[in-house]
Amino acid sequence: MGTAVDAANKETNGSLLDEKKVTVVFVLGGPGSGKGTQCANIVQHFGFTHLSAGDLLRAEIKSGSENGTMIQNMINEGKIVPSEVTIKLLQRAMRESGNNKFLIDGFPRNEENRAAFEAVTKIEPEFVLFFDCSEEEMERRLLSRNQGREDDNIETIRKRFKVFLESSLPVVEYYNVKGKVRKIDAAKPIEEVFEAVKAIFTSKDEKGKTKHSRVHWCGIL
Ligand SMILES: Nc1ncnc2c1ncn2[C@@H]1O[C@H](COP(=O)(O)OP(=O)(O)OP(=O)(O)O)[C@@H](O)[C@H]1O
Ligand SMILES: Nc1ccn([C@@H]2O[C@H](COP(=O)(O)O)[C@@H](O)[C@H]2O)c(=O)n1
Ligand SMILES: [Mg+2]
Repeated sequence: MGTAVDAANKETNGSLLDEKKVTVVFVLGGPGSGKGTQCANIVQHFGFTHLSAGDLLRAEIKSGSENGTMIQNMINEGKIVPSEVTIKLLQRAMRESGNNKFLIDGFPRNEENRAAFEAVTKIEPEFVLFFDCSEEEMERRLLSRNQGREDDNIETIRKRFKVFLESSLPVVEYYNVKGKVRKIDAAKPIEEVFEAVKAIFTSKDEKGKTKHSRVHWCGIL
């Protein structure tokens, strides 16, 4: 008899993910570092499906879900929503996409996210794209983003930065130790950042799976 994790894994992978090799790239970086902007470019050039955990959570609020109020409160405080909720949304989006190549943006955001995703899906990321940018630049970008996000106010932005430093950077370091982090200087103009991103997605090393060494950090610190 299977465990609850086996059952959840079966649900995640369903027919699509059982049959095909699934490629996952985690896209991490501080709030406003440009993850969503660059993911849109990667989708155009490399045929990935972009799944932003934050976008999925915001859509869940809009859908009138029973978790909506809890998610809204967490986002307004810059806190991390329990993994179970976010992973279910990611699982569903992966299944429904019909694709087998995913950019998972803004996830895993803490150790709980990371361990739960691995336990449930058994998926290891090919690599982690890490957008490195100073807090000053990220703050400037968020305050002029103008997309109507309730968490783009200075009070919540400061809370999001704190959570990023305390909970998300340790996850990046976890993958760094495994040689999986590809760090990008995200403070440059959008086009230049994308040139660096393209170089990673087209590199022979990536295709041939040459082992990468650890990167040395880090503009944010
Ligand atoms: N390299 C860049 N230079 C200047 N502005 C940028 C750059 N990349 C993104 N931006 C702008 O900064 C803002 C934040 O970018 P984006 O939404 O892609 O960040 P994000 O990392 O997804 O943020 P969040 O974590 O809050 O979702 C947007 O207004 C975007 O147009
Ligand atoms: N794994 C995640 C990702 C996001 N959140 C919550 O959503 C907020 C916005 O995320 P963005 O990536 O769109 O900036 C974030 O501050 C968290 O409150 C989450 O809980 N778990
Ligand atoms: Mg984003």
